[in-house]
Amino acid sequence: MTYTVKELYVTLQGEGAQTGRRAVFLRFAGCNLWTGREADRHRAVCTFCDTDFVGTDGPGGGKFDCAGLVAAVEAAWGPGPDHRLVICTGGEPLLQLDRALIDALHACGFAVGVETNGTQAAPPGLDWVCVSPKAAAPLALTTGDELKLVYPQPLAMPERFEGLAFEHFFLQPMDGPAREANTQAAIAYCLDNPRWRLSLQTHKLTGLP
Ligand SMILES: C[S@@+](CC[C@H](N)C(=O)[O-])C[C@H]1O[C@@H](n2cnc3c(N)ncnc32)[C@H](O)[C@@H]1O
Ligand SMILES: Nc1nc2[nH]cc(C(=O)O)c2c(=O)[nH]1
Ligand code: SF4
Ligand SMILES: [Mg+2]
Repeated sequence: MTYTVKELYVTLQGEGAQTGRRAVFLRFAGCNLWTGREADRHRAVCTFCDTDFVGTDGPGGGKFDCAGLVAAVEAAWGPGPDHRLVICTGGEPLLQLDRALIDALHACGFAVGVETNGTQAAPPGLDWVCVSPKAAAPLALTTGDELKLVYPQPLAMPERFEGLAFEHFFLQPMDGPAREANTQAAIAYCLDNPRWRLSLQTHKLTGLP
């Protein structure tokens, strides 16, 4: 299997229940809900994406086989053996992440997390699953560690998801021209509905990648 990677770097997890934790971010290229081209955004299934996931031209990006990708993740993390964490994102990581890569990362001491739109089944062995449903896309993955809903999406309001089998439920204000209003709306929802917690994209506040 050849993995197509947009970028690969160390940062702190900016979102959700693991916010602040050191991690290698492994951003796979490509997504099933948008081509990534601005010209196609208006007709995409997911229209609010904040990420460039096209190609392999980011820092640490490229085409890798399994051993090469694990070596790149290890080199990015550095020598310390403890608390190793790699977060697979994209684009849509579950279009590429497979059991062989998860097993090989585990063998090097990494816990493996994923940020997914939930349209694909997850391979076995993941240590942390964050599902972020998109209004116009059928949800295939209805269990996991955290459900992180970008808010507001009029056709995907929180009530639709709170019965699912997740440990944590987060609202993340939709970034874009209405970010401030969306943040206030998410705060108001969490104040009224204590099942839900606020997830701010803290890397955008601090300038981390
Ligand atoms: C770029 S996506 C990649 C992973 C996967 N495709 C997904 O959608 O979950 C990473 C995270 O950023 C969130 N996200 C994307 N665009 C956003 C925006 N404009 N505002 C807030 N969160 C956003 C996604 O919902 C997801 O939780
Ligand atoms: N620091 C940081 N934390 C993140 N958490 C989820 C991200 C993503 O794009 O999937 C992300 C990201 O892009 N940067
Ligand atoms: S599903 Fe994720 S990567 Fe794909 S367009 Fe939406 S936010 Fe971006
Ligand atoms: Mg991001």
